Formats: sequence, structure tokens, C-alpha cells
Amino acid sequence: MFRRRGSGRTAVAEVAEPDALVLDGVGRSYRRGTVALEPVDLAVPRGRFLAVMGPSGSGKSTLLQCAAGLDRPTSGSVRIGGVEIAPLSETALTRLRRERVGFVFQAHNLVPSLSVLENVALPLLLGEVPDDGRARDALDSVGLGERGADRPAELSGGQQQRVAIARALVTSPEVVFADEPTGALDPATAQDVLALLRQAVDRDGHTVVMVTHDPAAAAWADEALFLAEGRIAARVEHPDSSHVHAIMRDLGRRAA
Ligand SMILES: Nc1ncnc2c1ncn2[C@@H]1O[C@H](COP(=O)(O)OP(=O)(O)OP(=O)(O)O)[C@@H](O)[C@H]1O
Repeated sequence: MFRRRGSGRTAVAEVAEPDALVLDGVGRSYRRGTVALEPVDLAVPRGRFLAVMGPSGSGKSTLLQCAAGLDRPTSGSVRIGGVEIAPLSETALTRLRRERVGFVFQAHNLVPSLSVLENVALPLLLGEVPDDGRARDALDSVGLGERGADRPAELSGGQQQRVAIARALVTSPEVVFADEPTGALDPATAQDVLALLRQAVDRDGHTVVMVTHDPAAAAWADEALFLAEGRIAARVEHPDSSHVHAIMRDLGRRAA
């Protein structure tokens, strides 16, 4: 079933489906024959927290970039919230990323000259969506409601990453993509950040796809997906860190 979403400004063909993200045979090759990602099929239901793991060079970033509409796959198709992204123009794709996708990176990429609250509200501003208190609510939900007037530099690294999570959630996106969100944090601070992502899924029904090297981080997810040489090598429901560690060690040995 197709329907039109939003006003003329945001109208895109959309198919109603339960999955927040669907990859159908998504592959990515580069010139000179490098195959970063073999064709991958993957459906991520709404309200799921998926961890993507694998040895260095296994294709994790490539998968995330293609799934998030930051890179165009060389084969297959990606649907975000039922919207097929291949036919979209660059402008429409930018708009879709802004309105329906949230990003959390290892380096939180906050704008230093804006206040914490303005940083959280930025995706609304860029999308010309009125901030009806949503930015304030998002900041409250990461426990930083009192710090809205501060500049990012006045916050710790962990607090800045929490602001980045609030910013990623403020538009209520279909999917939040997190690329090594705890890579620069100490273990205790990393736990706080992972707990927030978990809360976003459990309490608010968000969908999170997180690339990580850390088995302890993957253990916060509902499922861990392992890539090796651009292919899905394993999938584990309710991963625990020792199991994840063992799979990673095995994949590392095979790659050596
Ligand atoms: N722009 C590019 N041009 C050519 N090859 C590329 C390009 N980007 C990535 N690759 C290759 O694609 C493969 C997968 O890379 P990718 O960055 O997705 O791996 P990864 O699992 O995220 O690695 P890491 O954990 O080290 O970040 C690697 O062999 C890499 O060298």
C-alpha cells in the first residue's frame, strides 16, 4: 500500500511496513574491484536495537553508510520507514536523512558556538519544524535538562555524547544510526550512553543500529550481527559479551 507522507515539501512514496529498515541485496563495490559489501539482506523491525560487529575492514561502516543513505549502494535497495531511497534526488535524500534518520558518531559533532539546547533543536530548525518543546523534552530525557544554556565545551565527553543522542532523537526518526558511540568514552561513561540508547528503544520504541568493536557494548543490543569480508557471518539474539567476544576472536582468526 502506498501513501503520501507529509506536505508537498516532504512528500515521498512510502510503503507501509513493520520494519524500520530494510536492506534488499545491498552491496557496495569500489573502482578497481574492491568489494566492501557483498549483497546483504537485512530487516530491522521497529523498536529493535541491533549491534553490527566484525573485524576491521569487514564492511561495518559501508553497511551503515548505505543503510543510512549517506552512501549509494552499487546493488540492491534500501528502505527507511517504507521509503525506497534509491530513486530520491540528493535534495530529497538529504531531507529524508534530516527528518527520518538520527545519527550519533564517535565524535559527537556538536556545534561549539551554539548552546546545548540549540544543538539539540538544530535538526528541527534545519527541517523548518517548529520546536514545540521537543528539544527541551529530548534534553530532559538524557538527564541534561539543567544544562541547556551551556556551551558544549562546558560539558564532559560523556555529557556531550548524551546531547548528541538527544539531538538524534529530537525528530523521532525511523532509525538512529550510531557509529562507535562509546569509542571515545571510559567504560563507566560508555555504560551511561548505552543505557540511554537502550532506554530510547524500550521506553520510546526507537530503532537503533549501532556499529561497535566492543563486545560489552553489543551486549546492550537485542541482536548482534557479525560481518566478515563483507558478508553476514553470524547473527546472535540477546548477545552476551563473552559469546560476542568468542565470535569476534573466531572471526579474527579466520581473517588472519
Ligand atoms: N572509498 C573507498 N574506496 C575503496 N575501498 C574502500 C573505500 N571505503 C572502504 N573501502 C574498503 O572496503 C572494505 C570495508 O571497509 P569498511 O570501512 O566498511 O570496514 P569496517 O568494518 O568499518 O572497518 P573498521 O572497523 O576498520 O572501521 C575495506 O576493505 C576497505 O578498505
